Amino acid sequence: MPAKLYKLDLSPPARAAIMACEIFKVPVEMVDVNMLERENLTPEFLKMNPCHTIPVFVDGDFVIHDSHAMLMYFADTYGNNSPLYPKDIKQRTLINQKLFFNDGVLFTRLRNITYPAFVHGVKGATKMQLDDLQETYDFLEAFLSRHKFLALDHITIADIAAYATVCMFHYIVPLDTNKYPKLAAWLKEMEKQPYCQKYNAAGAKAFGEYMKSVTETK
Ligand SMILES: N[C@@H](CCC(=O)N[C@@H](CS)C(=O)NCC(=O)O)C(=O)O
Repeated sequence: MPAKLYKLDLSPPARAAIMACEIFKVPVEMVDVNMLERENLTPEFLKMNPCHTIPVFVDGDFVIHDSHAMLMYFADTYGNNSPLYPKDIKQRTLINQKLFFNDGVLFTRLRNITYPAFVHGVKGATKMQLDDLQETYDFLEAFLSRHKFLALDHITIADIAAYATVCMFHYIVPLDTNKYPKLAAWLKEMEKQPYCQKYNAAGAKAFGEYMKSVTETK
C-alpha cells in the first residue's frame, strides 16, 4: 500500500508537508480531510493521530503526526543530501531551531487566533493576539538580517515550514515593508518558488481571506 498524506490545503503545516513531498519526490497518495465535517475526529483518524491534527503521514505502521518531523524525515529519506537539509550538524541545528520556532512561536500565535474561529465558531482576535502576531515580524526581520534565509544563506526546510505559516499574516496584520524590508524581500523570494506557487498560493489565499473575515479587534 502506498504511503498516505492526510491533508487540507487551507492548513499551513499541511501545505508545508505537501511542498516537501513535491520537492523530495516522496511517493505518497494525498488524502483530503474535511475538518469542517469533523473528519479529523472520527475513531479511525484518532487512531492514527490522537491529537486530531493534520497533516498526518502514514506508511504502514509508521505514522508521523507533525509537519516539521515530516520535513526532516522526507529530506533525510528522499533528499539525497539536499542543501535544503544539510548533514552538517551545526547547519542542521540552526535549521531545526527555526523549525521549532515555526511550530512554537509562528504557528502557535496564528493558531491562537484561528483555532477558536475555525473549530468553535468563536470569532474575533484580541489586541494582544494581534500584537503577538505583529511581534513575529520583529523576530523575523532580526533573523533575516543575520542570514539571507531563516536559518542559513540559502533556502532550507525551515523556510518552507515558516513561509507556509507567515505568508497569511498580512491578511490580519499589515506588513510595513519600510520597517521590515528583509522580511518583505524573503516573502517575495519564497512566493516565487515554483512549489510555493503550485501548492501554497491558493490555500494560503483562501485561508488568509477566511482569517480576515473572522478577525476583528475586541
Ligand atoms: N505541530 C503540528 C500542528 C498541526 C495543526 O495544528 N494542524 C491544524 C490545522 S492547521 C489542525 O489540524 N487543527 C485541528 C485540531 O487541532 O483539531 C504540525 O506541524 O503538523
